[in-house]
Amino acid sequence: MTAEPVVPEPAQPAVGFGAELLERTLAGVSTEDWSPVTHQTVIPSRTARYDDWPRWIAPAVRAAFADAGITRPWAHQVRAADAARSGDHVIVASGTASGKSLVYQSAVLTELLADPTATALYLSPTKALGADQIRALGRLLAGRSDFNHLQPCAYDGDTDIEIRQWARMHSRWIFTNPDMLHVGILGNHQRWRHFFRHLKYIVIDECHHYRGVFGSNTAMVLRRLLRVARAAGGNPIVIGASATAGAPGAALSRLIGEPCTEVVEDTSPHGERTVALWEPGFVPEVTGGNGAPVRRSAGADAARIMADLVVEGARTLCFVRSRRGVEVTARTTRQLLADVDPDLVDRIAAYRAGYLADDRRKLESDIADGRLLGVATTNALELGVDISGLDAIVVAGYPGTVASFWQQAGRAGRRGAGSLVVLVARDDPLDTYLVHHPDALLDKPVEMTVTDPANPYVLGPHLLCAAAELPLTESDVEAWDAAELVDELTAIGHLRRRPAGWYVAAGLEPHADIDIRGGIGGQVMIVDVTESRLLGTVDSGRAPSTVHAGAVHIHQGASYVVDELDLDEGLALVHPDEPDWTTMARESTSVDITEVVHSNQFGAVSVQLVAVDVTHQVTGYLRKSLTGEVLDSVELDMPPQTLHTRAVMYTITPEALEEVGLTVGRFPGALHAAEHAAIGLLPLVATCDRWDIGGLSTNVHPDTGLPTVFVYDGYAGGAGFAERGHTAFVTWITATRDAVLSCTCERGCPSCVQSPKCGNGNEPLDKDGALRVLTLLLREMT
Ligand SMILES: Nc1ncnc2c1ncn2[C@@H]1O[C@H](COP(=O)(O)OP(=O)(O)OP(=O)(O)O)[C@@H](O)[C@H]1O
Repeated sequence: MTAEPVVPEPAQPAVGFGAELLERTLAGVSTEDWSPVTHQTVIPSRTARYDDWPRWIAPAVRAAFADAGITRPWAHQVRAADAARSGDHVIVASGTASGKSLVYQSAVLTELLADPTATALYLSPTKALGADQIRALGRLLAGRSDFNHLQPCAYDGDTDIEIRQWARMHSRWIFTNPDMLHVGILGNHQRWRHFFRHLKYIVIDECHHYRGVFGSNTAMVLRRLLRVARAAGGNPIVIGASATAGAPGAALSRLIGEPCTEVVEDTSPHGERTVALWEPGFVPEVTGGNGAPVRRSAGADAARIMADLVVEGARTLCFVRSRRGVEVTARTTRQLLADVDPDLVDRIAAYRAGYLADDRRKLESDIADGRLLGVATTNALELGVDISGLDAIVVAGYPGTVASFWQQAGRAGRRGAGSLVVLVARDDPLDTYLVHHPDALLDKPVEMTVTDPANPYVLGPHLLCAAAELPLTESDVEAWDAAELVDELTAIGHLRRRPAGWYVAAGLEPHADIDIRGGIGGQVMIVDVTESRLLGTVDSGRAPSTVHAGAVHIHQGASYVVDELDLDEGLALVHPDEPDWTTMARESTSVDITEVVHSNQFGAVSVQLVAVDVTHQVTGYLRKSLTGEVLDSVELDMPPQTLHTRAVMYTITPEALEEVGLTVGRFPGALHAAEHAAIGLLPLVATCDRWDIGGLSTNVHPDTGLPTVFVYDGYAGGAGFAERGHTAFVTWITATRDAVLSCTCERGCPSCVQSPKCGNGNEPLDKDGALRVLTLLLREMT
């Protein structure tokens, strides 16, 4: 097959449309000498490169594509589908809407037609994406009797029990997620024997989403899946799909533990895209903690931008970082529109995980058919949900990875028309850095995902599950590099050695003990006591700081106050209330070093990777007015929680600190501020966000006897983030120093050294001291 020369696409209907939208949004906001836009660029449109259909694709499959308007495949689709067909594990890593579905649909559907016993498994990180892919498949196959016997079916937490049973017996293409695959399918794999024996393809969609502890857990689930399928007589090929990512082949290989081919070129067309970086202005005459100037929040500016865009008739998605931020942004947009055009108020909605399944499905179809014009969403809508025809994307707060940013941005302009993408910076060091260093965002290759399946806290529980599924053999143990851990588990009686291999001890039910998403022990249900209604859930590790008694909780635009948190029962009881304040937990934290993994001395500075025990206790909370002023502080009596994890740390001698002009009295503020800024910038070198990591700084740490700063992974056993910080220490600290240095505030603000999740209410902080600490570190190390 020969790839054709470039075929020009039809003329773009709306060149300059994105820039026009931006101009209208700026009208009334910017003045002659000030604009919130720090950078603006146009990504030109790209034309498609086509190839011929491979001969092996079944005519019925080709006909289905043709009816869907796909007359010829793009070149990268053919390359990837050919690789899978020839028996290689393959990953296709290309932009949003570059037709990755066609790659696996062509291979899977052809195989399911050719072999009436063949089966396939599709895996996505979210239920919403799985549901969307089934709908897309349904549309593709509608009215085609050739495919009647496929019965594609979802098998996830939203699937009714009777349908699950039916799916297991009749469906030849199951759509699930790693959580359900782990507990519902592998945990009952004997019932799935027939399915596994005939399993031909495993599709892993949105591979770049499997990072950190979730990625490491998924990697172990996938290795268990391949092992169980092969033991049943199957020999599945893995087809991965990912947003453009650094080294995707290596990433998929790490996920499945086997080599694979990568296809990274993108030959699909896209329309012109205007990208703007936006830094909200200061709120006049308002000061925050320590007298710092206060910027308008990213959510407030994003709501204003979305309202302006919707008034212009632009279909807009606004990505917001937190579930709570989504609710607030949707509500603010509605309020703004109520004054301008009340008819538009009902065309705005919020979308996020944690809603009940039916509500989510309804919202998805309302967005797809344009009934909704503006939607604030968490990244639950970032992944693959095929929503087309959007004119504008507002990203409120850098989403933490370059891959996510482009994935969100790629939702715009799917119809080939011009479109607008606006990144609104949050008042935070990383966001501020990026809107002033656009090349670090717009010209940067996408990060490698960080996963660490060898983390003993991840691997150990999966070894028990694997042994419960089938006895563990010597070769399994070798392949997973688990000899030491297997010995430990055997010594404590969790595994038993028999001639056929290792078995799990009687009475253990290891599947129930793993939370694939990395929480430390399940979910807390949030219940409205006035109606006995389940509103949603929150990870129990985060519950003490988010749904403690007195906390304000927002759901679907409505506000609630928590009456009681019962961690033993996994229940947070709330009632509807609209107080004029928000709440922020205060915590005390201590860190004990349990093992030094790496240590390097550079003059007065040591930099180390260490295993630590971090003990947290929520001691109370601050109530803050809606403008950010602290109203009062309330005490709480909550149990301490200990996390065994990894940290990157540094120590500095007191003499060196004094030599750069810091008196002993300034050490705490300087180290604390340097720690906050460094936490804010770690996502630049590791694929995490600041909520995945924590920190502690101290004048004298009992284990080192020196001024010490720790930045630790917020997950048991570590997730690989601290390790990345250790490896890329100089790059990380250089960016941190630059961010603090270039911030125009006088004494520290949220754009540089204040932290939104500081358990000490951002006290004490010494910005100038932090600069001295960071400069000293770099001086000693370079
Ligand atoms: N060769 C092609 N020619 C024309 N249109 C195509 C072709 N291949 C796919 N499409 C269309 O492009 C759109 C996007 O395809 P698809 O959803 O598979 O992209 P994707 O890469 O999986 O996107 P995402 O990043 O959202 O996962 C669909 O509407 C699909 O019908």
